[in-house]
Amino acid sequence: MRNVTLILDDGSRFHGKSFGYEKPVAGEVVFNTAMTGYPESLTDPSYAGQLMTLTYPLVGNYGVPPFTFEANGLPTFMESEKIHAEAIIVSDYSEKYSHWNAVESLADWLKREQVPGITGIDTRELTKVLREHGVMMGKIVFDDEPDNIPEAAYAGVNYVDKVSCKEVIRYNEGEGKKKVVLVDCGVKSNIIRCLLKRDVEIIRVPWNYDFNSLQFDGLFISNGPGDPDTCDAAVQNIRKAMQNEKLPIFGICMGNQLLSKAGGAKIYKLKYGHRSHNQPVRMVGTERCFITSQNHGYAVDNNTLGADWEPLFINMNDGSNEGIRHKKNPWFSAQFHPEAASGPTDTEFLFDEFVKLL
Ligand SMILES: NC(=O)CC[C@H](N)C(=O)O
Repeated sequence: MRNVTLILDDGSRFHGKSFGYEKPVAGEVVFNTAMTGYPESLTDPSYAGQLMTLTYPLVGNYGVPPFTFEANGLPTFMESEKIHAEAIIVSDYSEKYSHWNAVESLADWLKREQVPGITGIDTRELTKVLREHGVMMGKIVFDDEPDNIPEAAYAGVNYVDKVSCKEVIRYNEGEGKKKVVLVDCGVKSNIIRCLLKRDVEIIRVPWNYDFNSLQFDGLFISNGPGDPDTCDAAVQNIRKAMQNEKLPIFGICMGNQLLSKAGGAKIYKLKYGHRSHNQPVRMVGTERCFITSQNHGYAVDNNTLGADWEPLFINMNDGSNEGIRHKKNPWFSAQFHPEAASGPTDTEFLFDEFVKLL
């Protein structure tokens, strides 16, 4: 195992060992406090451009499931067709794995997909640094090589364009009861599975595709990586769709941010984001609290929601926006992940709410 150093933009250094693919890499260093779910998180397109730190210390002990695909083209166990995170940073990589569904080790998977993984890092200390300072750019360099890796950029880069589908993909064609246009900003497979389970036909379109001339019953806006302010083409198309006040619209994560922007609201960057399985959100106007799975670095500014909109969910830790709804029209969205994968499934009912509106 070669020695590596993680260098943060503020000069902090963390020394560890490489267990994945051996290449230097740079990106935004973020932390995720979930105890499980590395196959789902690594393949979540929303992690593009990021070095994913896991605070749970023991990682790799349940291996990696097979990368098989269903007849409709969706991966059976993963959230997309490949790893999207730039690297994974762990405290104690477990070389041995055991799980009924595992076919290989995390190290072998990372090597095959050419993604670095580093172990021996005090990820709790690293997380304290990120919590104090806020997320930072950083790089992983090999101690026996010159450090000549170019700086990476994150803010202002359109990562959605890198991960969105390039052409229209149809699911359940001619079979579902209702048709949903899904704007693919980097959609997780389980969102598509959750919709297909509810008997809808899906027309999955690239993030900047003008879908308004298609025939459909509802609009869904997906999760996706990076800065929502780089996705104006999607916002314009959503605005056009909103001319039909009866059209049901539902968005998740990036979808919450883009729907908010289409409604005139502003987005800001959180200090260190929400990435975990245990984020409590309260449904506004009720005493109901849900434990949710989250992965986002930006948030909607509640104070900028137009008069026709209101917050739908509020984060109980920091009071930030976790969803919006329109006061009259069937338009709503969640900042968290009702499809889970991984994490708690308590809010999957939001898909039922959307499908009922179609
Ligand atoms: N998972 C997502 O859709 C994340 C949305 C956006 N990229 C953010 O970090 O806030």
